[in-house]
Amino acid sequence: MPLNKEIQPGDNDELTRERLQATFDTQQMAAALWGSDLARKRRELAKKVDKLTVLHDSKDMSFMTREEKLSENARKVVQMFAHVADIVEDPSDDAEMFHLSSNAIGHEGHPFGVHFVMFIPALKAQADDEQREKWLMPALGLQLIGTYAQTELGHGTNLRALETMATFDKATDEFVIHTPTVTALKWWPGSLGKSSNHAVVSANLIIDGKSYGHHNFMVQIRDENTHKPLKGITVGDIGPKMAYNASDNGFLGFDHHRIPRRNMLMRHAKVDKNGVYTKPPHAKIGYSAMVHVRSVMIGHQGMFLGSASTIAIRYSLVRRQGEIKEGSGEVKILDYQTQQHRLFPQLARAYVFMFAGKEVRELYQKVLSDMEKGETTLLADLHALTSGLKSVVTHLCVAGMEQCRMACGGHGYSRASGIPEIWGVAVGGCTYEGENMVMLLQLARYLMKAVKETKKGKSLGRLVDYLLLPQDRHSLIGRVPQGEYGPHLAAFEHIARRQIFKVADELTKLQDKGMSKEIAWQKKAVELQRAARLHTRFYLAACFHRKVQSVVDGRIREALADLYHLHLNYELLDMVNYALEDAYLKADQVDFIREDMYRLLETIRPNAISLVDAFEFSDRELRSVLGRRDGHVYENLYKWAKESELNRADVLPYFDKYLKPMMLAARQRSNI
Ligand SMILES: CCCCC/C=C\C/C=C\C/C=C\C/C=C\C/C=C\CCC(=O)SCCNC(=O)CCNC(=O)[C@H](O)C(C)(C)COP(=O)(O)OP(=O)(O)OC[C@H]1O[C@@H](n2cnc3c(N)ncnc32)[C@H](O)[C@@H]1OP(=O)(O)O
Ligand SMILES: Cc1cc2nc3c(=O)[nH]c(=O)nc-3n(C[C@H](O)[C@H](O)[C@H](O)COP(=O)(O)OP(=O)(O)OC[C@H]3O[C@@H](n4cnc5c(N)ncnc54)[C@H](O)[C@@H]3O)c2cc1C
Repeated sequence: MPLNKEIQPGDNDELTRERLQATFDTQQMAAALWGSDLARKRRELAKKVDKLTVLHDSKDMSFMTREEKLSENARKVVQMFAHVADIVEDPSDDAEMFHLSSNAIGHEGHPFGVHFVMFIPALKAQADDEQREKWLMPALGLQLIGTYAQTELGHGTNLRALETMATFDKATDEFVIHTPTVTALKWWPGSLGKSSNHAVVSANLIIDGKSYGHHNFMVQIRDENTHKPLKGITVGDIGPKMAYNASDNGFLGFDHHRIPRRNMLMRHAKVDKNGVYTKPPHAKIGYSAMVHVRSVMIGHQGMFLGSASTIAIRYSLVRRQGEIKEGSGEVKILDYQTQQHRLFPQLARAYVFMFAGKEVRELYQKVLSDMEKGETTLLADLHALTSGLKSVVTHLCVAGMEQCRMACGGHGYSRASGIPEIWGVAVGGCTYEGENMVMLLQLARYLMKAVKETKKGKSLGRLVDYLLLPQDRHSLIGRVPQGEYGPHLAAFEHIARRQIFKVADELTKLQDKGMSKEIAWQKKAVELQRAARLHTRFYLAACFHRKVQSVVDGRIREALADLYHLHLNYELLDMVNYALEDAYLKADQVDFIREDMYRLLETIRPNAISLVDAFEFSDRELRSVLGRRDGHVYENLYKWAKESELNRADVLPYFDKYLKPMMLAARQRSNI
């Protein structure tokens, strides 16, 4: 019985031979990646989507206009909900729904994108019981379409500078929502432009002339039947973007638009009919929808990188180019060491990002249930962790996907590869839900507070316990038997701790010289974001370690350990300058790490296809000609190209309109 369950009759023989080399069972590896229950659900839902032709793309999205894309995905999302009970086991399970949507719709967006990822989470966390009854139930029942309208044309990061106003009118028991300037226009919210009829809107709460900062309000923006904007509301699409063009990200303005007082989300902060304001238990509790998205992004980004790795690795086993030994025939491009070095570390990252995504979701669920009881102690830890992971993971994902694209040569540049679209969606993640640099600085704030606690002999939280441990002066890498690579992990810890304390000391020195805290922070901001990155990379490596240790099946653990060890070597080399600065690592140890990394590339090579097959992306979900499971790439590339709208006629009108007259005139001139 082959251990790679992807083998099927009619497959490209090259890939079958590769798959027969697997040292582990791919379905068991899929269970380690997704969790066994979700892996099974993904497999089953993919089969059902395959059979339901109403959920299939009517043509490749690459050949569609934006309006066609919006219409196509609106059609598919409606069909998806119509059949949801037959396809998934639990429609209230976000993870299962995400995978259904990934198979049936893809990642270019659809009218319910922000509805499920932010609008509903905002209502769940911030609406009181009566408000949940009024909006959450209809939202879950698809009676309305919502978005999350926070960012403005003038401000996205600095939420304290948002200009939209919600002024309380005691006489009518209403809020007056108003956009005072062009920069106050809401700008960017997903599905706002043409699809949504409701929005959770962030606006400054003003009572009796006093501002209480921005709060969230439920605003109906379009008529439920005609879909026309309501009086006092201007709304539209912001235009085409790098990618994600089946989403109508929009703008929104209010001209003294009135809403009932009870449309402010009042689970935590409240305003009564006399205009008396009650503070929330935590100042940032209203930011919970953002924390939610940051927490789901980690695993999703891992999945995007997993998709790109699958495409590039499968293609690298079909593509032959050049000879290693003269006269012995062209080799598969994955047999080049450079190709392995380009791709396997990306594969390892995809794995660890998915593991980290699972851990962070568990912490989010805990914080959410604590918040339900008014308990907010872990919110700061969660904010710090999600801020760092969101930034590091999105950044490494897009860098990794770019390697995957280049590893596919010219065909990687074609949209047929599928990589440009996933890359375009993933790179948006560096910006949305908190610009990466800004979020790293949020984590840095937490780390600097942690240093202060450490100096008192205390720990700020579990994530920074390691700051209490003493620094070793020299690494043991290559000096003791490798075992479970303990000295490698210790090096991540050492590098992070050293940078965190170094920048904390530098800040103190600047302040001791009389510099204000804020200016000192600016002088050290680049070093601070480095500290945040290093802390997060240590967290990721430690997370990989926890995962490998938790696996019971010996073959799975061994294959995962190879990836983990590769990850440790590759990432350490990527940040080796930090370990050389204080001579923690010596030159011979760096060589040792390199040689071990090259050894691991060779060890991983026979399992490469099975490691990507274990993601179990269906061809429908992958939407890639290069990454096809059966490996029949060339004939399908040709078929795909023939679908191009430019091939609808042998001669297109622009030839007769522009080129032909120009050439005729040129010929005539040369005949004169
Ligand atoms: C059909 C079915 C499908 C089902 C689908 C299921 C899933 C799908 C999932 C995903 C889909 C995939 C792709 C999605 C595609 C598109 C994207 C979707 C959504 C994107 C939406 C957005 O972008 S919404 C807008 C997001 N905006 C931001 O993130 C703004 C960033 N800015 C901020 O967060 C803040 O302004 C700030 C944190 C930078 C600063 O805030 P400020 O209030 O000024 O606070 P400070 O003074 O700096 O700090 C004070 C203090 O507060 C702490 N703090 C800050 N934030 C938080 C927080 N969130 N929680 C806890 N604590 C916080 C901060 O650390 C300080 O603490 P100390 O004083 O102790 O240091
Ligand atoms: C695809 C996509 C979907 C989106 N969806 C939504 C949505 O559904 N709802 C919504 O409300 N918004 C949405 N947004 C908006 C998004 O959340 C913001 O664009 C994002 O938070 C960044 O804010 P900004 O655009 O104001 O960037 P800016 O803050 O202007 O950033 C520009 C540069 O300034 C730097 N910078 C800014 N502040 C600081 C600082 N304090 N310290 C150091 N550097 C700083 C940044 O690092 C960056 O380099 C979406 C954006 C995108 C791209």
